[in-house]
Amino acid sequence: MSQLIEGILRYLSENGNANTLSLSQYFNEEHQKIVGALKSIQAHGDFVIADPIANKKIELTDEGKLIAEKGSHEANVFAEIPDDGIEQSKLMKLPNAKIGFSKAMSAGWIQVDKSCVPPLVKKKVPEIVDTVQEHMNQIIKGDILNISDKDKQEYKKRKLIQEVVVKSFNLTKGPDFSLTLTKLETDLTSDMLLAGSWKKLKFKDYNFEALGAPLESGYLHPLVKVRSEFRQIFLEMGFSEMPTNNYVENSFWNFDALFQPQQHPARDAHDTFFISDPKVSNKFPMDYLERVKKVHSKGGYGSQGYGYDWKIEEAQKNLLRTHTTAVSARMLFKLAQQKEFKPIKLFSIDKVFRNETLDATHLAEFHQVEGLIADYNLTLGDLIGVFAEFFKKLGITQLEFKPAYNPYTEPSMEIFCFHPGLGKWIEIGNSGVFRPEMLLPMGLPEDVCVIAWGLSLERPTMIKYGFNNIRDLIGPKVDLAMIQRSPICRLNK
Ligand SMILES: N[C@@H](Cc1ccccc1)C(=O)O
Repeated sequence: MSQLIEGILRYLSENGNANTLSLSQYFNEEHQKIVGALKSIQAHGDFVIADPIANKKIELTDEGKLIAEKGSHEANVFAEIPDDGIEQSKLMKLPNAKIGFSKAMSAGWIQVDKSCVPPLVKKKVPEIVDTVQEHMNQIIKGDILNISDKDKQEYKKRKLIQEVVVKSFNLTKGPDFSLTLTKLETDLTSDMLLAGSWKKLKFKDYNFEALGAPLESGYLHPLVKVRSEFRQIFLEMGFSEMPTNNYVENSFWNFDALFQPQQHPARDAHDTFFISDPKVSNKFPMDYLERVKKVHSKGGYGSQGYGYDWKIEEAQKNLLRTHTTAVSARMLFKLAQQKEFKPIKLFSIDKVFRNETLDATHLAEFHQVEGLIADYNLTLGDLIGVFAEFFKKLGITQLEFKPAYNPYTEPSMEIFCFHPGLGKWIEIGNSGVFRPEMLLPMGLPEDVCVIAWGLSLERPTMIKYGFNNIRDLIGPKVDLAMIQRSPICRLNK
């Protein structure tokens, strides 16, 4: 670069003026490099005056370049014809024969002899001059003075040439002109200030166009991003959000209200985290609690119940909620206490806790996405219909269901979706119609049905962001840079 800079300055000093395009030919360097050197010179002060000018230039297209090298299509057609002629169909096998044939015909180079069967294409003149090829080669050299405007028009029409605008600079000496550039200072030091040398030194200009260092800012975790996607879908579908701000729940709302018998293995410390302090809850709606006790132990509402000795002590035990269905139970009970039943659609997305064996896909805490619709006479068909709409909004259109079992739903279905990226069916959730043994003790009208479903938030997030190990997504081993790298939007496969 510094050689080029000196060269340009020397050229200017000897010739008084220059144009960057001719300098590019003179130094046999790309024009872009000459312009780069000019910018460096300008950064050092008013060494040169550069006036920008725009020149139109003719350039060959790829087809034009091919002709420059191999000859025009019409010349190639001509060259292919033997003295005693050739069948037209054979001639037409040449590349670009169609255009070549018609141009050679109109140039009067060839003719079709129809007296032969089949007719033959024959030469009409002994030899030709391939002016098109000559012109193409002249254009490459920039020597276009003897190409007529009519020919240029024709080449443009044939898409052999194109006009481009080339920006260049006319250079003349500036007020600070000299043959060498002084080094510009970039820092003002205390030494310069003390010695006063700063007065004589030249400082580099600020570059206000320079991109600054990227700003430090917060980044959203992938789980948060997928959560807001789910939330948006629920809101679009007219659902309201349930208050889920209680990680600590008691067994009554987490299990008993959901008709989950007290001996159920999920209620074991192997599966559930129980709280030691405070160990128990004491405030319950007692008449409802009595009805729950009755439906478990003796039955009712058309059910036989489980026929065991239901104990309040078991229901009082505090725990970290194992599902947000505990919140759904609280909300449905509240709904049943209103004077008049009104259909409702509710959702929540929040943390739940299970005493799981930790592995690549399981953690002891995860997020549950829960939805429910309470209305008159809902059926399994409604549930499937809601899923179709809900998952379509997530870009999932292939769904399948498998009968399942939950103590609180009947019928129950596991939800599977086909994942085209992974090429297989994967389980994404669990669902069902809440049992009368759960809803009627709450006091909901008999003909009200509640359809509900639950998904994990982590699973779809891992699929969308391509994580195989849940510990890379959440928990103490997470690489913080992963959060910065995670795109704001993804293209779903
Ligand atoms: N609570 C269930 C999900 C679910 C919610 C509502 C109805 C049916 C199932 C679970 O934890 O897997």
